[in-house]
Amino acid sequence: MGTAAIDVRGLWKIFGPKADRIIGSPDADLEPAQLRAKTGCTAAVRDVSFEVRPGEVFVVMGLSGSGKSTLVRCLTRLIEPTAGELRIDGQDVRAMSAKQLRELRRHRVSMVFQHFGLLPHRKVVDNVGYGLEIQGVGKAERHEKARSILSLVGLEGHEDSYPEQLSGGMQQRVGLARALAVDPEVLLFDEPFSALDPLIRRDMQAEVIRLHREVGKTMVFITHDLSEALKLGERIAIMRAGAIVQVGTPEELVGAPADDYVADFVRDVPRAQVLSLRWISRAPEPDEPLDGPELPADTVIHDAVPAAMASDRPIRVVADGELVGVVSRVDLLGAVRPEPGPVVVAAPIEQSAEKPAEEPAEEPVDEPAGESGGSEESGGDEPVASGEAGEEEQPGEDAQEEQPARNEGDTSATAEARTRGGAWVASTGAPGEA
Ligand SMILES: Nc1ncnc2c1ncn2[C@@H]1O[C@H](COP(=O)(O)OP(=O)(O)OP(=O)(O)O)[C@@H](O)[C@H]1O
Repeated sequence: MGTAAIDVRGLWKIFGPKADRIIGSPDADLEPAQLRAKTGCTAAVRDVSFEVRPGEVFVVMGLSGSGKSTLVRCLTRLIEPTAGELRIDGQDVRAMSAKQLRELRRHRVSMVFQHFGLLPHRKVVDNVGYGLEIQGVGKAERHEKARSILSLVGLEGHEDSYPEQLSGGMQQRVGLARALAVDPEVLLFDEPFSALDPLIRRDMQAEVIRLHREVGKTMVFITHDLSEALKLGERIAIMRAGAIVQVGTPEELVGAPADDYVADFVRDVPRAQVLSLRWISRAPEPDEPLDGPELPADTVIHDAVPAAMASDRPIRVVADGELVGVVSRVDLLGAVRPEPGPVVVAAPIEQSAEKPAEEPAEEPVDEPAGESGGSEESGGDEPVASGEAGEEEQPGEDAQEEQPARNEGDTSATAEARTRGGAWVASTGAPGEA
C-alpha cells in the first residue's frame, strides 16, 4: 500500500437491509436492478480498488447513478463503507475513531461540493476561515490566511461581501478557497461545477488546473462530463453501476478502451488532441530513412501535423535524447481513425450519385452507448428519499461535515445531473445526432 495518497481496496457500499450479507454471496454479482428487486438493496459502490498518487489529479467519471458521489463520500466516511480497505497517506481510515475522523476531515481532507454550502450570514472572509475557526485558530490569523487564499482564487476585494452578493462562479471560488484554507493534503471535488454556466465552468476548470500547479495538492475530482474529466484528470476512473470499469490516463482510455462501454464513451473524443507520438510510434523498418524531423514523444498528433507535412520522411520520436520510434504520415492518419474496425468501402460513384442527399443520415446508426448506459443506470436509480440519509453520519460542526451526505439538495442535483448526463451524449455528437 506504500506511499499512495489514497489507497482503496475492494470497497463496497450497499444501501439497504442486511447489506453486509450480500458481499461474497451470489447476489453480489446481480445487476443493480435485479439486486434491488431481490433484496431491496442498492449496491452503489461495488468492489472498487484504486490508488491516487500524492499530488495527482484523479478523476472519477461516470453517468448519473454510477456511484461517484457515494464513493467520494466513503473516502472520509461521510458515508460508511460496507466493506473494504481505505487508507489515506497510509493510515487506515476504516479503523479511525470518531475523533480521528474529525481530525482527518478538519485538517487533512477538504471537500468542494456542487452546492457550495456557504454560510449565508457570514462574510466571505469568515466563510473561508470557517475551517480554521473550527480548528481553534485565532481571528487575526484566520483572516490573514483567508485573505491570502481569496487572492489566490481571484477574489480579492470581496472579503466583506456576503455569499448572496456573489455570482455562482464566485461562490464556487469561495467554496474552493474554504477548502484550501485549512491547507489539506487532499481535496475532494464532487461535481463542483455542474451547476455553473458553461463559460464560468470553463474558467473554473482552468482555475483548478492553475491551483493544482501552484499548490500541488492531491485532488480527487468527480464528474459526469467526459470533456471535464479529460481536461483535468491525470488519470481517470470510469465507473459503471458502482464498479470501476477502467482506470487510465486520457491517452489510455482513448487509445485502448478496456471494453465497449468505455469505447463508446470516448468515441467522440478528438484522438489527434489526446494521443501522443509515443503512443503511436513504432520501430523503424530496416530500410526506413532516419533523417526525418525530430519531435518529443509527448507531442500530440495534432501538433505533429506541420512537421509531417513539411517532410516525407518519418518523424523521429525522441524522449530524453533517445529515439523511441518513428511515425510516418500513414501512421498519423491511421491513428486518428475513430476506432479500429472494418474499413467501410465507399459505394460506387454512379450509385452514390443517384442517392438522395439525405441518404448517409439514414444509414444504420449505432445506438449511443452513453445513452443506453445512462437509461439503464438511471432507470434503476430511484431518487433517494431524504430520510434514507439517516443511515449516514449527519452534518457536524466543521465545514465538511456541514455538507449533508444526502439531502434534498442532492436529490435535485441528481435529477439535474441525470439530464445533463444525457445531454452530454447528444451535445458531443453521438452518431446520427451531429
Ligand atoms: N442514501 C441512499 N440510500 C439508498 N440508495 C442510495 C443512497 N445514496 C445513493 N443511493 C443509490 O446509489 C446509487 C449511486 O448513487 P450516487 O449518487 O453515488 O451516484 P452518482 O454517480 O454520484 O450519481 P449523481 O451524479 O446522479 O449524483 C444510485 O442508485 C442511488 O440511487
